[in-house]
Amino acid sequence: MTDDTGDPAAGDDDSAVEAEPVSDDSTAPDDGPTDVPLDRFHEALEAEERPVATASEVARRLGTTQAAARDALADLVERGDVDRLDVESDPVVFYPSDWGALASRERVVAFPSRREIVVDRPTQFTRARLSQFAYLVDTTGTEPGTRGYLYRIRQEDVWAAPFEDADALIASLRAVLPRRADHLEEWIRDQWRRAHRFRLYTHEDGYVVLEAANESLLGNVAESHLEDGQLRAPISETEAWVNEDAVAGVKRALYDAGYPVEDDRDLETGDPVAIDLTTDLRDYQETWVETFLESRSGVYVGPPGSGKTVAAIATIAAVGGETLILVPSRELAEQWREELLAHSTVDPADVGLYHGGTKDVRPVTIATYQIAGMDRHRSLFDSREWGLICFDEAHHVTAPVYSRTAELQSKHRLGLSATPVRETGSEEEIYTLIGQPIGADWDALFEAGFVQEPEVEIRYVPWREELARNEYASADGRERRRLAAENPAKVAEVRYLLAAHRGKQALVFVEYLDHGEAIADAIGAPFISGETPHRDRAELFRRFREDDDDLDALVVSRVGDEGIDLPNAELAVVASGLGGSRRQGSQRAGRTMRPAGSALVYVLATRGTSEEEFAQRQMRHLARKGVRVRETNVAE
Ligand SMILES: Nc1ncnc2c1ncn2[C@@H]1O[C@H](COP(=O)(O)OP(=O)(O)OP(=O)(O)O)[C@@H](O)[C@H]1O
Repeated sequence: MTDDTGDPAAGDDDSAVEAEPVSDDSTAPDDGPTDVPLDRFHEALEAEERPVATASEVARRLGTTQAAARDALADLVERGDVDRLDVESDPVVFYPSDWGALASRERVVAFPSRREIVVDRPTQFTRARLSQFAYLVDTTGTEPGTRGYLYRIRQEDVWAAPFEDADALIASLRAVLPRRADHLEEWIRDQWRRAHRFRLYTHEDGYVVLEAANESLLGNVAESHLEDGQLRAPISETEAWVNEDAVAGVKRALYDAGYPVEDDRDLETGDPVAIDLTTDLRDYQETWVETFLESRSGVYVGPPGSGKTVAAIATIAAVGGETLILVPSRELAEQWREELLAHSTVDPADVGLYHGGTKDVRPVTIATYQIAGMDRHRSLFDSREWGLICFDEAHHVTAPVYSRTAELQSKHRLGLSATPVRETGSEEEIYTLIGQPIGADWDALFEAGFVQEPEVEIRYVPWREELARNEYASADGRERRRLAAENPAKVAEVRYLLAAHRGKQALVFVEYLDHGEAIADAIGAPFISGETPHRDRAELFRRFREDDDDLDALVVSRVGDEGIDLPNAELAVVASGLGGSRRQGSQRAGRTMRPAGSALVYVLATRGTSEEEFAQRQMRHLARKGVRVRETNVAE
């Protein structure tokens, strides 16, 4: 799969700063060193951009005579570090005995004026560093170890960078870049300054104060961007008393003006609730929780299955106050309850569910966004002293819930999302109303084996029936899209794939009901759609999860898409539904991104239709995350 952002290295930006191919060429050619360290030989190869080099190439790159290079190479060969290859009629070439060493060397190229950094074969250390102050735009290349990574530093990345001060951030930047980039450093310092110009804190008399770094900021910036009534009265030249109801509005307005506000208010912890974690956190989960506790708000961003729910339970235990958890569906509410009981000591009697089926408010209450957004259920928010509000699948927060969240600024706020905040389209709301993203590098999670990296294959399915093909050709618009989605040849393809992976737990996703029924009939599996009663859905998901039950395939319409925890799914076939968003694409793949079992995702697209492009676009999103994507043409 190819990328679509282009390769900046091929661009015409003459401001590129690149690592010197060969470090020491300060001396004119002389007899040179006969003792060439292996590193220098690697550098020569890199400069040649070839895996092998002749003695004269090495001499040129090292600035020595050919004779000296030949001697040095002979030494390296003797030591076993380098091998030589005699090719008839060609000069002898040399290559490192340890090819792996060559493949793992990273190269960093910076484009300071674009604030972009490209890294070839980055080490985990470099990636971890970069992920603190830059965001990964794209990865190119499909084989691990040969990937190029494109990072960009945006203002919000600097604002949210987890450093004590700008110097620490700059030190980290310098550790990654091959050379100083003064202009970029200056820009970063400026952004850092902006993010530390305004602060909210709680006055000892209990009210909220907005503090500006100087008098003119409070006068010019705050007053020109804030609405009447948001500030009650000045209390000094640099401080003003903030109307309690206007906290969210003030944060949002200043964020929009380019001045994110530091929020140091005392937050409510709520009435205490006895809950301890019983599962050991992984290192990265511990970091998430610590970062959250420092800022008392934030959004855990990690791939499906990376342990966000467990980290959230740890957070609930750490805050120790009554908690309201908001989720997108009833199924997820039930699942949350089970996870809470599985990973903590919470008393089952302290956990309540609040949704269309039951309305039970307890010290830890799990409610759906739908109910929480309804006016007549407003009381949910103030019926108890909540200390923490947790927003699961935070990209799903609805407008009415957001407006209520604005009123909940005095509580700890935690969001969970598998979709990077920047792609949700509600970045400002999430940032200002919930908190800043607290993230992990996806690749690092895959590499550490915490999340199984799925293998994705797009299969282009032909039309096998003349009738269907003709119907498609004469249709238009939505109808055309539906016909491509329902290509009858896909039914046989699903059957073939399931037979090819007999014994694996399989999920088949569909968009249209008729199509779902046809596939369910063909493979003899139940079909879960919006029409399936909640009780039956829950029962089928439970049976699918049970090891000893014989239910090993489910056909699922859109309802099955979000966050349903089916850890044992080993195979996913996306039979239709390609018109959806990228998010949907990654969520479907995510259903199989689980720690256990091999993970395979097949995406079916009817050949010669717009489905081809949809499939490619959706999967490109995953490819950017470093997931391998293959393409196959199914025979006519
Ligand atoms: N620290 C841990 N130790 C052992 N198992 C863990 C740990 N953290 C998570 N898990 C297990 O990994 C699986 C996925 O975890 P979890 O449900 O928290 O992920 P998630 O990121 O919330 O997923 P989703 O985005 O799909 O909701 C679960 O089966 C969970 O029990």
